[in-house]
Amino acid sequence: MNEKKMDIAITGMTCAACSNRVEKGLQRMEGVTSATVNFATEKAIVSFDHEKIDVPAIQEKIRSLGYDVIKEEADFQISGMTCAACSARIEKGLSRMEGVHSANVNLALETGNVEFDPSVLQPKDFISKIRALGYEAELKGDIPEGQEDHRQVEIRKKTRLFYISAAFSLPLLWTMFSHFSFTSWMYVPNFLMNSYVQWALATVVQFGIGRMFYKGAYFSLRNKSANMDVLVALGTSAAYFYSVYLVLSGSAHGLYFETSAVLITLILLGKVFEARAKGHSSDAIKKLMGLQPTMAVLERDGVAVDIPIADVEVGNILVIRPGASIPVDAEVISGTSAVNESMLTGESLPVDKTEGDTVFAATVNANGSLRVRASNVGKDTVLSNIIRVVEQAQGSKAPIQRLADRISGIFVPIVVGIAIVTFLVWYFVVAPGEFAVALTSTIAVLVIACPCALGLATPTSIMAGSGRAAEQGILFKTAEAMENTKAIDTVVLDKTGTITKGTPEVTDFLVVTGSPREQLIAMAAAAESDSEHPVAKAITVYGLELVSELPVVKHFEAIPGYGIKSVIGASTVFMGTRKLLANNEITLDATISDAKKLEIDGKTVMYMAVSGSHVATLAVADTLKDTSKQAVAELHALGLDVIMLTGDQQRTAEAIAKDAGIEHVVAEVLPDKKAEVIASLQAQGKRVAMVGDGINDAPALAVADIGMAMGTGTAVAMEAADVTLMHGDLLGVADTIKMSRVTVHNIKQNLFWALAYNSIGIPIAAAGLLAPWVAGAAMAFSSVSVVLNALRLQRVKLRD
Ligand SMILES: Nc1ncnc2c1ncn2[C@@H]1O[C@H](COP(=O)(O)OP(=O)(O)OP(=O)(O)O)[C@@H](O)[C@H]1O
Ligand SMILES: [Cu+]
Ligand SMILES: [Mg+2]
Repeated sequence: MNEKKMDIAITGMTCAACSNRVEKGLQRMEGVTSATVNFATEKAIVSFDHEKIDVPAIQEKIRSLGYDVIKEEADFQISGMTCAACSARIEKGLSRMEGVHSANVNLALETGNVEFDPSVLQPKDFISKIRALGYEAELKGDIPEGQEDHRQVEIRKKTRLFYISAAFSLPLLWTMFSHFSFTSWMYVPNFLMNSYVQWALATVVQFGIGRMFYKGAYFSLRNKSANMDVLVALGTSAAYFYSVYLVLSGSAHGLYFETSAVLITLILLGKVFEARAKGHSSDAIKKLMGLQPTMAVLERDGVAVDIPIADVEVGNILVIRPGASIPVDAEVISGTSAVNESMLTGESLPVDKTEGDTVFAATVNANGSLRVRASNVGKDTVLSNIIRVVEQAQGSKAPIQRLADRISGIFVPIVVGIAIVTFLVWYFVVAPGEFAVALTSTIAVLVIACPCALGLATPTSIMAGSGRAAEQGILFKTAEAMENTKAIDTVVLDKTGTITKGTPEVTDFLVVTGSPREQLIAMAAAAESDSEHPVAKAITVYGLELVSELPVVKHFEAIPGYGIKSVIGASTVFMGTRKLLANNEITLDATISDAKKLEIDGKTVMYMAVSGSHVATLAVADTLKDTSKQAVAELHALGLDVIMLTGDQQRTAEAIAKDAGIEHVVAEVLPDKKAEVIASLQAQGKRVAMVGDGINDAPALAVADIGMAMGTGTAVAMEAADVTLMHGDLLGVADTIKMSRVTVHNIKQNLFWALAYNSIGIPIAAAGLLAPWVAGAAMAFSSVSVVLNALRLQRVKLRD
């Protein structure tokens, strides 16, 4: 297949209707296999057959619909980077190109992402640029499946190089025994002591294996920057060429061939360990990807046939056998069973499924058998979305990383300066004329000062942490969200659907004496049948229990924050708050307007008016989610302020808040004012997390420092949020904050050790107390220890 995937950023969309239009328009184009347009991110993700259609045609289509394409994104896989100086350099090189909006290079993931103006540039321009900088790059979408594991190839290559390097270095290491008095009794074959043999062995390592360091150093210097390759090349070359000089001038003693060879070998060993450990930091994603079964059972003409999952189409009827993994997102059409959804939500209790329920790809069916109709396949499944979000988060940059990048960018030139000073001080002051002594200290300084651990510190923690969070049903959209969640001090919770289940039931339906109660209930149910609001559903369900057929609604209008207006037959029906009636100049009937008692019980009270007179008062009750109370207590225990934010009446809200253990309530807030409440809290200096599930929460989620959406809620809320809680329960809020705290703590540990290692190591090396090979081992160890520390995040347990 010649399918290509492309992200296209679009401007000018003002609402979800716009994005729908663009989506439809793109989907109808010949050659486009799928298109999704996201209003919140202002992005279209388009898959297309690039033999049938090209990118300019797609852009032209978007423009013809009245919107503008500003920039495109391209993702690269980059290999050959050794430290943060490399990634910083590529980033700089790319962002200086004309037409580039932004460039991001991730050292740990070995990926690059560029936002650019497609009228000026093409993805292949970036590849040539990256190659010119001395690295290898591939456009991500172009990598054939199965080859994705470039990392494994890289590890194998490095391991092989290490073995070769070790084979040539070990004989040289052996000769070291003759240097020290306490090991001089050991046998060392005579020919190994021959300086020409040593020279030969060292040459293989220096130029055969060490070529990669020279190459890296060359490209780095040519681009007027310096990375770890420069340090390694300088250090090992100094030892090597000094020894060559000694041999040529006839000396067979005091050679330093083993120093250069052993250094290169040790650095390689460090790289092997580092590459392996780094490979593990994306384990969580790999695990998720591996969960989807490869085959599905399709029901065709009443016969069950096995087909590859790629052939499943939306609308196909599939059979899910007991114990099987579910292949795609689907709606149950018959059968009942329990399904384990822990891989998506982190919740370990199986969820019961019957007709009408949705099941998700990669979840596991328990005992029953289900017949389902495929609703989302391929890249559209919830699983694919989770993977995409986690990958995006892992590829983004935490603010704290910019600091580390800046430090490592200026590190190398400074270190070279320190090394020169070290040499001069030793050679002219401490041990005048002792070239060898001065040289060893200088080499040790060059090697120990390598900032490779510093560059790995942040991204490896972010990768391991966000992967672990995803396993527990917490999806961070960006590394920035992961870092910033930690600083939250106030949590604002939406009421309906967030603290409560969001599935209210009608408890009271009081009518004016003498009016036909049943008929009014039927009217109310009909009037609400077009509304998406949870209370509307409750009223419709309540009505349908009583009568089988509802009157026809001629006209329907939702009045957000107040209620609805419907036209049934010749009458206009208003249903909603006391204010709604007041706004329409309808006076309340005194016999049924005393709502106080109902509200104190935590019930939501609504008023119904038909043809201008108040005829009924009804109440619905929603119950707390089972975990809400405990969750609020946990948030308090974490030292956070908890506030309930709702459009409901003050008294009702207070009653529910009391049940949940929340002391602050902001009630009767119109949907479009929720964001203002958040902003005013921020103006008081609070760092606010908003938790919500509804469309009306989306602006507040976007304004909040951290927006958290319930995975059970609306897609709009999830798009606006920084974090999605897949499980849809409030315990996830405390978990998210804890996860952020441990991750940031882990990053700080890493940065501390990386910096401490350099700043303690340099003076020790300058003082001549560190043999160069020990410095090499220490450097390798520092990178590996940083990665291993980050991997500890994969075992973080947030609750028992
Ligand atoms: N479809 C409807 N039918 C009747 N009343 C409605 C309807 N929609 C809203 N209302 C009334 O307007 C009030 C405010 O609604 P809004 O959607 O702003 O908040 P909410 O759902 O009560 O609470 P939350 O903000 O916690 O989600 C509701 O409490 C209800 O009394
Ligand atoms: Cu290094
Ligand atoms: Mg709500």
